[in-house]
Formats: sequence, C-alpha cells, structure tokens
Amino acid sequence: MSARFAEVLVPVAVAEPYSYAVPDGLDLTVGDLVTVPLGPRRVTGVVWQLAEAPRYARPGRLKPVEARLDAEPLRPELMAFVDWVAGYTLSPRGMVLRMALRPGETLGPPRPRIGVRRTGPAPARMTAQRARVLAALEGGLCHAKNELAREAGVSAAVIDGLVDEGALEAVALPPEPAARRPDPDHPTVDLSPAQGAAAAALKGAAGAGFAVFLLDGVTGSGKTEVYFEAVAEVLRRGRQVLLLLPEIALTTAFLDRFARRFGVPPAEWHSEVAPRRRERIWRGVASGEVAVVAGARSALFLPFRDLGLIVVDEEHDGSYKQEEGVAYNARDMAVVRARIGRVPVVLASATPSVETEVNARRGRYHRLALPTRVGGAALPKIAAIDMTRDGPGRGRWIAPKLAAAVETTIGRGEQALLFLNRRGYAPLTLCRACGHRLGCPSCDAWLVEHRARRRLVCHHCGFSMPRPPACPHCGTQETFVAVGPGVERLAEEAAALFPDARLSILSSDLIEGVERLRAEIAAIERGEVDLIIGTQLVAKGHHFPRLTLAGVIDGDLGLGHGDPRAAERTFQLFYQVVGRAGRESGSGQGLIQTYQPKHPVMTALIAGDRELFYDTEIAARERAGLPPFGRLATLLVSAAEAPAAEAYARALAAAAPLEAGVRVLGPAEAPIAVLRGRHRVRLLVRAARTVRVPDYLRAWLARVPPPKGSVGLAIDVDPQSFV
Ligand SMILES: Nc1ncnc2c1ncn2[C@@H]1O[C@H](COP(=O)(O)OP(=O)(O)OP(=O)(O)O)[C@@H](O)[C@H]1O
Ligand SMILES: [Zn+2]
Repeated sequence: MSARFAEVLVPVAVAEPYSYAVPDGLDLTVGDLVTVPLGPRRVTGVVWQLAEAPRYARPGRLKPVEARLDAEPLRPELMAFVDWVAGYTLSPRGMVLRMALRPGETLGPPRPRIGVRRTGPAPARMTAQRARVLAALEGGLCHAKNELAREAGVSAAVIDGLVDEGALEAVALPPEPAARRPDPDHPTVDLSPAQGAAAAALKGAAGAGFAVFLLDGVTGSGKTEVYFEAVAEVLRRGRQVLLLLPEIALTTAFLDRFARRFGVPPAEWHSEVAPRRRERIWRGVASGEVAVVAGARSALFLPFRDLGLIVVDEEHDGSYKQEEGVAYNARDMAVVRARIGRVPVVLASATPSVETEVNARRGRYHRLALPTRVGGAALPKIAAIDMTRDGPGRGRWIAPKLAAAVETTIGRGEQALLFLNRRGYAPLTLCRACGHRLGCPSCDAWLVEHRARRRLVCHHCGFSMPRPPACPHCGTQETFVAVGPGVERLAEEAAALFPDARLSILSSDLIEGVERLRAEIAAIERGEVDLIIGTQLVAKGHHFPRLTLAGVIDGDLGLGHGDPRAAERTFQLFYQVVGRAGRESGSGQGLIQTYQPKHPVMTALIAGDRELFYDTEIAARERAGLPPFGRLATLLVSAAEAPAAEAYARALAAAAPLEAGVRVLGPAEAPIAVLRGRHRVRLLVRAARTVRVPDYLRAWLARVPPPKGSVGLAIDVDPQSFV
C-alpha cells in the first residue's frame, strides 16, 4: 500500500522536512526526487520519510507532491551523510541537501540525442555545405546531429534543411555514456617493493569495510601509483571510486596519468565543468555508469550508487575546507562518509595534517609508509639564507646566494623555481607625500596592485580600481610607490637578473584563466621554461622532471599572526615546494630566505627532519590544548553597523552555557574587522577533546533569539583559518 504522507526535505535554509500529501496513484519511496510546491515556487526536494500521519499541519490542508522525477532515488548512505554533516556543522539540513542535489535541482528527463542518416533521394538544390554533409554520411551510417555538423563544418540549420526536404531522416539515438569504463587491468608500471607492500595492504582492504589509511610517502615517492592499485581492485569488484584532489581544475597531468593507468580519464567534477556535463555525470554517478570521479570537495555529495573507496590526495591541503555557507572540511567529511558507507578511505600526503599524524601515531589510522623516492632519487637538501646578513639591496627580493644558485641551475639546462605566496605586483601602495595607504572601501584590507591588469585589487572582496592619478588624502599628483613584492614584481627582478631565461609565472589569477594555467604547466613539464615564479599553486603535487632548485623568497610570510596553524601550514608549504626539486635527478636543492633561521620550523626543514617538526608541533599543541588535543569553534557575528554586531555578540556571550571543559573567549574584533562592508566580531570556543562541540553550540543557540535585521551569524566547527 502506498503511503499517504511524505516528509520532503527541500534545498533551502530549513532544518526539517515539510509534510506533503501523496496523491492517489503516486507510488513513492524514501530518497525519491520529487517536485513540490514551496510558497509561490515549485522546487525539487527529496522524500526523507513516508508516513501514515503527517507530522505538523492538519492533513486536510497539506499540499500534494506534484510529481516524482525520473531520477535514481538518493541512497540511504547519502541521506544519512547529509543528516550528519548538517548536525556537525550546525547548518540547515536543506542547505546541505542542496550540495547533493546540485545540479539535480534542474534535472529534467534525459535530453534526447538526435541522429540523422540518408534516405536515398538527393536534395533538389545542392550547395557546397550540403555536399559536405552528404559526403560525411556516405556509407549509410547514422551520425549524431551535433557531431555531424562539426565534422562537415556546417551549422545545424543546414542539416535541418536537408531533413525538411526529405534527403535525410532524423532518428533517436541512445543516450551518450557519461564516461567510458576504466580498465583495471590496463598495463602498468612495476611497483617498487615499498609501493608493492602499501598497494597490497590497500587491496586487502578493498572489500573489508571501513578503515582509514594514511598513505605517508615523501615527495616523489609514487603515492599515486599505489592508490591506483586500490582503485583497480575496487573497480574489479564492480564498485565506484571517489578521488578528491585539491585544485582539480589544474590537474591535467593527473588526468593523463589516470588515463595511462586505466585507459580512459576519470569523470571530472568541479566548478569549471559545464552545467550539462555536470548533469550527465550526476546521473551517471547515480546509475553506476560513472565508475570513477576525480573531483573537488563538492564531489563528496555526489549520489554514488555503490561507492567502494574514497581517496583524499594531499589530505593536508587547505582548499579542502569550505568556509562560506556550510563550513565543512572535506577531508574529515570523507572519513565520515566512508564510515557511513562502510568503505575504506585513503588519505595521502607527504606532509600530513597534525590531526591525521596524531591519528596515525595512535593507531586509529593505518600508516602505509613510502620512505624513499621512486628510483632512489635523494630528497632535496635544504639550507636557509639568513636575510639579516645575506639579504639583497633595498627594493630587491632575491638574495645574491639565491641568484647565484639560479644562475648555475639554469646554466646547466635545468629548471629553477622561485616561490612567493603573494599574487599581484605589490601588496601595498602608499603616498610618498603623506604616507596614505590605499585600502579597500569595503574591507579592512590594503589594495594589492596588479600591474599586468593595471588595477588595484582587494583580495578579500574582489573590488578593483585603476591607480588614482592623485593621492585621495593629500591631493598630490603621481606620488604613489609600490611597497613589498608580489609574484609580478619578483618576475620583473628575475627578468633583469637573468635576461636570457625563459620565465613563467604561475598564479591562480592569470588574466587568461584556467586553460592558460594548464598550458603553462604543460610547457614547464616539457622543459620549455627555465625559471618558474609561482604562488602556492606550485606546491600542489606537480612533477616537473627537470626542476632541481626551489627558492622560497619570503620564508617568514606565514609565521606569527597568532594563528594556531601557522607553523603547520608553513612547514607543509615549504616542504612541498622544495619537494618539487630533484624528483628525477636526485640532486634537488631548496633555499629558504628567512629572517628567523633558528625558528623551529626552519630548523626541522633544514635538518630534513620531518619527525622533528611533528614531535615539536604535537607537543606544543598538547600543552596548549589545541587541536587535535582540544576542539575549537568560532562564532562570527557580522552586521552592516559595528554596534549591531557588537550588541548581538555580547548577548551571545552572556548566554553561553557553563560547561566543564569549555571556555568561550571574546567577543573580539575579527582580524579582518570589516569585510565586504560588514563589521565582524568573533567568539572563540575552546573545548576539551571529550566535549561534543556541536551539541554544546546547539544548546547555546537555543538560549538566544536568532539574529535580526542586518545581523548574521556564521558558525565554524574546527576552523582552519582565523581571519
Ligand atoms: N614504480 C614506478 N616506476 C616508475 N615510475 C614511477 C613508479 N611509481 C611512480 N612513478 C613515477 O614517479 C613520479 C612521482 O610519483 P608521484 O607523483 O605519484 O609521487 P607523489 O608521491 O605523489 O609525490 P608528491 O607528494 O610530491 O606529489 C611520477 O612521474 C610517477 O609516474
Ligand atoms: Zn574588499
């Protein structure tokens, strides 16, 4: 018997599903995608429960479900995952569902594919274009209309004209597959003994339920080939795989490598994928037709039919944390999703997050170690350049020692890399006459000069303007000076120092976009570049065979600031940057320019002693009760006017429940006190490990009225950044 009422979760900011009546004759199951009225709109929601009695409204007044969509129902694991993420992040459940439904919100019936073939008679009027179409159809085969148009170099209208005249006939084609099947037994490389042992452990885990593996291999140790073997095993068992990668839009090399191992590339899932393609992949993932997805963090919410393995590559990477909207860490949520689905998850990194390292040391995660590079290449030797003694002259950024090393490297026909984690030309522009600094009109931040674009840009809100002719403060003409370096300015200096070197700037904001970046990276791989100047983009898993020298321009940039993760992030970043060097030759060298050569992070890097870094950092976190030995959450109150934000933050603070092991700090102005015109005040929760922070926050929020007017409240459990 079919149920009479459906509890439907809709993808808007609501915590609970709404009740709807199920009309006679509509047979629904839990997980079905349905169209329901919502106020004046109609939306796609998901049947979260079916019942004989509705939960809230009087049954007679309930609106009916309008229709069931022609799509696979969401699986119980995905629904449980949505519930879990909403509960942990204190986000409205509907907003979490929204991540799973995108682009399912617009799912119509699959679009028909039209093919054409010849009928016999030639058209009455022949043109060159028509002749090309007919020639392409020679042999009687049926062609998809859009492909035929491309092949013959004509518009679709030319083909339509031939159909109208009866020279061609249109036929319905079966839908195009969303992805071709990867072949797990495609020929592959011979694994080293260490790789083989790690791969065997992962293969053994493929059907054995939930387990977390830390694939802990030094840079260039061949981690990818190892987890590919786990992927192959899961594919042999007919199940699906999710590969999470940071900066997926840039990882052409990864897709090629996958294709070399499995015969075809994986399905890609990220913001650069066209909407139609995303829709096809979404459906293909739901039907099981798509076997492997390589994606950005949002791929975690795809509706896999039978997910058998999750891999999180570069698990330490900051881009796994989403900070806007639902604040979640995709690495942590991947572990949750794997647990709910009872499948293994592999976290891969040469510089694991401190949280993951501690879990591995305690035996909660299984460590699979690859202690050496593929082919036995040595790890790079790292040295510091003490900028208090050996710095360059004023207004220059490349120390003589580093310049000499670059010169030698390029002279040998090898590649060098200069790393500076600052986009643009200069981070600050000031008036020489009055000292005025150009700031963003709506953020508490300086404008960054981008000389190639001829604009000053706010890196926080995107505001930009041309450099003004006169100082807005004192009115003097032409007095602005650029202070400090960004990669563009560094490239200018490098071009002057090494006039014959072929330079490439790698930065996420190249005017020409992602395609241009992909092309630059490919050119570097082919050895067409001598000197690479890059931001943190260069730290992400690239394998540039001829690169042997990595220089860090500002080794102190990330340290300090009172950010509890500063040391960790700095260590990871520099270790990874330097880890790009000498991957094949084994003669890699890293030089770090720093004013603090004795800083513990530098000491560990120079000693090449990763354990030393983790030992020191873990001990410091333990002493301070910081993650993973304690828990953090931030409550960020923002409002159009500072007093409104402050008043609500004070009310919040006053209502904080007293609980053993929990301390609430603040309210205090956030480090970026104004962002996009909104004033920001922050409360920080520090809790013992045993405290269930989401429950604590829920109890707290139940005691205060929700924010009103322009006031907003954003909660971040396990925050990564503290701006
Ligand atoms: N067994 C093998 N035989 C030959 N080449 C291999 C083998 N395993 C890996 N490689 C190659 O070695 C290079 C380095 O491997 P890979 O990029 O997977 O290292 P990684 O551990 O991911 O490094 P990183 O953490 O620095 O990104 C790649 O070009 C890869 O194709
Ligand atoms: Zn701004």
